[in-house]
Amino acid sequence: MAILIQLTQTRALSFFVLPKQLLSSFRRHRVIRRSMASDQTAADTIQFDFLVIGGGSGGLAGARRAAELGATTAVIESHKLGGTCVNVGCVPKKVMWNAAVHAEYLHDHSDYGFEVDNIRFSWETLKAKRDIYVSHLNHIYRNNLDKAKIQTILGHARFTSGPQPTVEVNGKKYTAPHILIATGGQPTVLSENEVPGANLGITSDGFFELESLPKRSVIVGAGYIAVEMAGILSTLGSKTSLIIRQTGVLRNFDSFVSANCTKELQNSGVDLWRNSHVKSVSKTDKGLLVTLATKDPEKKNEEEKISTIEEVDCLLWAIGRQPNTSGLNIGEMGVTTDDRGHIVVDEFQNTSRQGIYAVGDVCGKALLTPVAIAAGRKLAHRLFEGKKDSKLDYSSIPTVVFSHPPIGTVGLTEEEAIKSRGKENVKIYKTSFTPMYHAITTRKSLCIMKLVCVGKEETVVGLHMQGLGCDEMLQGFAVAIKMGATKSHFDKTIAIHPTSSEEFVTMR
Ligand SMILES: Cc1cc2nc3c(=O)[nH]c(=O)nc-3n(C[C@H](O)[C@H](O)[C@H](O)COP(=O)(O)OP(=O)(O)OC[C@H]3O[C@@H](n4cnc5c(N)ncnc54)[C@H](O)[C@@H]3O)c2cc1C
Ligand SMILES: NC(=O)c1ccc[n+]([C@@H]2O[C@H](COP(=O)([O-])OP(=O)(O)OC[C@H]3O[C@@H](n4cnc5c(N)ncnc54)[C@H](OP(=O)(O)O)[C@@H]3O)[C@@H](O)[C@H]2O)c1
Ligand SMILES: N[C@@H](CCC(=O)N[C@@H](CS)C(=O)NCC(=O)O)C(=O)O
Repeated sequence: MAILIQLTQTRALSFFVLPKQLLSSFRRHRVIRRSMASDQTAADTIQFDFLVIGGGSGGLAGARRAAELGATTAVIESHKLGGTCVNVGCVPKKVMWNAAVHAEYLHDHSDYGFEVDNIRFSWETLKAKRDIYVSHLNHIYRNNLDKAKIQTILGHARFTSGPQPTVEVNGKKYTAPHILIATGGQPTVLSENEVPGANLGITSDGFFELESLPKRSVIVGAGYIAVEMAGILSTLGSKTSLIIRQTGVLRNFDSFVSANCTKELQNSGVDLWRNSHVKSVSKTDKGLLVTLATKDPEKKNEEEKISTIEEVDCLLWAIGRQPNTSGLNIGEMGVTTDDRGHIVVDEFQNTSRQGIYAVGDVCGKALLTPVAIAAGRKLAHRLFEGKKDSKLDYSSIPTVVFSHPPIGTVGLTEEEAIKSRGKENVKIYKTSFTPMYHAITTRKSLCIMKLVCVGKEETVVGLHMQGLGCDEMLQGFAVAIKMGATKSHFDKTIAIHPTSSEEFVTMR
């Protein structure tokens, strides 16, 4: 006999069959869970096996896996289930990026023989449909918790003082032998002292509230969010300026990618201000007036050049994120944080206080949804399945920047490989070409690819690319790299023609 469990996921409904031997343990756990979750201790503190603070990617994934393994579990969420990714991150961003890709391809329609006169774009329609999709996901996540018999507690969690770690939400107290902090982060904002008028700007959270396409946008920052949002706004038709402190964007990426992405932003019409920072922002009757200072650090004796950008209707700060730790009262619990407020954890996600763990953005390492999810699940297996070695391997994490065209990268950059292995042990293969998609289009974009190999075997330790389709190309290569693929494995693989990815297996 077998039971069919239905898991509602965001992209598809997936089914799996639970074998007979697991079925009895599954039923037993459900019964224990119901009785324990309703238990109140003498001190009126509600007791669980696992208490999760934060219903975002890491918290939800950890809670669901723990519940599957039989733990009585509760998730505390102060805002919206799904966290950053679902509400103000990956999901609505990808919808906007998809829209921008449509806009890009419109330029190529006539080259491919399509008449495309009188095409109109409605930001309002796009936003309305995107918001409906996001609320649908909020409901799915709530249903998933209910189905897994995980208690959802809505409200802001705060640790109370006392010997036993206890969390207070709306005047009620909750405790567990295992408490997970997965409270994520929020956009960094500058103070009025740092930049007068800074609060006239918005952050990525505000981007998702925009009711219409800004005519004139200014974005400050040089990381993932600045690059993605500059690309989306510019491609959809907003005149966009990007203000960066140094000479290129994505400086932590391989220099090949960083340089190419900086060039592609300019090619696609983004007005790039290098070596610049915002001095002040003020309101005029025509919008915002952004005052900038520019100074080339190489020219030490030159004065700062002051410029202004006028009639700005969207100033967006994308200068990093900070952890949501300040309201938790974790200092009193003996949970150590670093100088930026991130929770310090060991490789098993243990904090400095026994029984309290942390995963995801709040730890400040690899701020990506799949990382938070994987860390939450690994922890659940360690705590509730007795897998004492269960921990996340943070090496070779693949990541995509949804720029135009997209970037895919995994493993060591050339610079990191040389630093750690020595120049003589590093071999680089690289290529750049115009993808065949552009064979008959007036608009062009480049595809660049690099393999970073080390040692006599030429083990591939890094793979970096930017070009059409690179977003969907990366995952498979990341598997190969995790398996220890060498350049000769790449060479032995027959190419798929005509694609861009075939260039990775024919590089010389
Ligand atoms: C604009 C943008 C685009 C992004 N795009 C991508 C992408 O394409 N791919 C990718 O992999 N990653 C992307 N990310 C990063 C990704 O969203 C995060 O890495 C991920 O959401 C982190 O998950 P988390 O569980 O650590 O935190 P979160 O998802 O932020 O969840 C934390 C939750 O805790 C709640 N909370 C906080 N404090 C408390 C409290 N005291 N009590 C109760 N609840 C509390 C919050 O309300 C929130 O719901 C993007 C991020 C942004 C901002
Ligand atoms: N596609 C994805 O997976 C995706 C998408 C979005 C976000 N995310 C995640 O979310 C994280 C946060 O994104 P983010 O773009 O906010 O941060 P980020 O990637 O860390 O980049 C922020 C950049 O802004 C610049 N900066 C910092 N302070 C500044 C200041 N005061 N003035 C001007 N520029 C300043 C810095 O670049 P310089 O030092 O070069 O000036 C810094 O690297 C990312 O690191 C990523 O992990 C992922
Ligand atoms: N494919 C993913 C699930 C999809 C996903 O990443 N969903 C995001 C939000 S759209 C998330 O935060 N999921 C938390 C969860 O699935 O528990 C997985 O099973 O690991």
